[in-house]
Parts: sequence; structure tokens; C-alpha cells
Amino acid sequence: METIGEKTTTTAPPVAELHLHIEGTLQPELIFSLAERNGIDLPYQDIDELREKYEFRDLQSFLDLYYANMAVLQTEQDFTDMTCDYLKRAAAGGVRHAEIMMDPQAHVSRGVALETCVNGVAKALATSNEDFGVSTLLIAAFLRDMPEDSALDVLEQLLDMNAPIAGIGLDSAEVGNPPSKFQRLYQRAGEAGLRRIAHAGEEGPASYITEALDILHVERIDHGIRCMEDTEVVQRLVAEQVPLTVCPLSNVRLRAVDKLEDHPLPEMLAIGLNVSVNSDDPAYFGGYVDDNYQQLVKVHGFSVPEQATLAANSIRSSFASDERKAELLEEVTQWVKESLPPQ
Ligand SMILES: Nc1ncnc2[nH]cnc12
Ligand SMILES: [Zn+2]
Repeated sequence: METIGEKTTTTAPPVAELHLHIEGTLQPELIFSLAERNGIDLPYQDIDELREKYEFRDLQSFLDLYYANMAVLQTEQDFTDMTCDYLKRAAAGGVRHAEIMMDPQAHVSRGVALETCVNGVAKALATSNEDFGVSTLLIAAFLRDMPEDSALDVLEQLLDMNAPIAGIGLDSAEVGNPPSKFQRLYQRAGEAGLRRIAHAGEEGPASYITEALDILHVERIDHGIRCMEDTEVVQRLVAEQVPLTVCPLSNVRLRAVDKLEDHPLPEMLAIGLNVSVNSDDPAYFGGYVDDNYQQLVKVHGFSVPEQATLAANSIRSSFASDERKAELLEEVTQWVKESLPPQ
């Protein structure tokens, strides 16, 4: 704990990161070094020119760059390196458990074998606890702007190859691609014993959250901030304590909210929604989970108990074992003791 003037600052709490796209952790420096390793010509002269592109109008303008930059991911080692970089940085920022999404269709569609991307990420995750003190699991996310049959085809291949996935998610361009489009995919995943989550209510309407719950039977909603536009949806989410994996810096960068000062998270927390703080695509949105906490403390003055509630929500909403959850909740209790000023 550090005291600056009147204000007591703390390090970020120990958390579970529940909303993280591994491809969104590809830092400009790694993009350039992988391009060189793989002999790929980038349409940017240097890192500064690439960084100039990180001004987004909306979700789609970000997705265009996010998919284009994936061209540098070619070999299993590339996927492993990217994942190790994330784990190292996340661990330094307090992440103790991570449920990591990857977009298999974004790689298969550009000619990278499914085994290459899955095995590359899985290799880093297999030893994440020993290497970085972060327990992990992998979630295959499907692109909602592609046909459901493509998702079903990739899911069957993942099942056939016994891929080490714990669940499925739904991401990419939300508006016009409602959850109901993926009913068969989620039914199949349920039959296969997979956990189910989906992005909903990021740019899309609150009704997409209801569809994800009622039609896809998801256990968590990624983002969900637009629930605040519908009182009945909010009441239901509070009553059922549906976890919402909120990503404040992402919402600002993608203009879902104008500025962090306007973010609904403080109100969401105050009315009893089960919210957690996550980074989404930290290489693109200006920060990892700890950066999100730091900004929230600075702009919204979140107290130590409020941060602890957000951290505990993340752990309880995770798919970690009960034993791991208990261990991490104890770490949050310890963090509170160390962070509160002495009486
Ligand atoms: N914030 C986001 N929303 C939808 N799809 C994504 N893919 C990566 N980041 C995403
Ligand atoms: Zn996301």
C-alpha cells in the first residue's frame, strides 16, 4: 500500500479474468517480431504507424484491425508465445485464474490448421499454474457474423480431436447477429458437456441478453452493459445473479460509452448486479485488468471493499473448481486486510 497526499492507493486485487480474447493480447511489438519470423509484409512501416490505427469508431472498426493483425500468427510456436506473453503480464497485474477465449474460425478461414492454433494456445495453458501462478481454461469462441453451420463444423472438429476446451463463447459483430441464430450450436455444446457463455448487450440491445439466457442457456454474459436500458432485464439479472463480465476500458475505446466517467459500472455494482472487471483485448484498449481497476479507482473512486466485491464476483463466477475458488477468495480477504489503512 502506498500513500500519496491524502489518497491511499493500492495494487489491484487478485482476480479471475473471465473475458479475454487471446488474439486481443497481440501487442504491436510481437506483431512486428512474428511478421519478421514468418516473412510476412505488414501494411505499416513501423510500430508507431500501427499504433496510429488504434483509434476506433465502433466495434467493427476494431474488428477489422484485430482480424487483419492475426495474419502474423502462423505456427504453433506463435500461438504459444502470444499466450505466454499474456500470462506473464496478467500475473504481474494480479490475475490468478484466467478463462481464455480464442477464435478458431478466424485462423482456419485463413488457412491455419485447427490443431496449430488450439495446440499452440493449449501448450502455454497446460503449465500456466507452474510457470505463472495462473490457473487457466480455454473457451472456443464462435464468430456470430459467420453462418451457424461453419460454427457447428468447427465445434465437431474440436470434439473429434478432443481439444482441451471447457466451453464455448460467441463474439464478433453483434448487431444483426442475435443469439437465436446459434441455437443449434449451443444445444450441441450443451450435449457435449461444455460450459456456455456469449457476448450480449455490448453494442446489441438488452433483448439479446434475454435471448442468450433463454435460447442459448448461457451461464455468463460477456459485457451486458446495455441491460441498463431495460428495467425488467436488470431485475431478472439481479434476481438470478447472472454474471456480467464488464470491460470498462474496452467500452470507452469502442465508443459504447463516451468516457469512463459515464460508464454504468458503479450503478451496476450499487444495484446488486453480479459484475466483474475484465480487459477484453488489452493490447488494443489501453490496458490489462489491473489498468482497468486503476482507472476505475481514479475516475470513480472505487473503495477497497468495492474492488474486493468485484474481485470476489469474478472468482465466484468462474468455472474454476470449488477448491480453487476458496483459495482465491481467501487471497481477496488478505488483500483487503493489506489494503485498508491501519485503524
Ligand atoms: N469486444 C469484442 N466484442 C465482440 N467480439 C470481439 N472479439 C474480440 N473482442 C471483441
Ligand atoms: Zn469480448
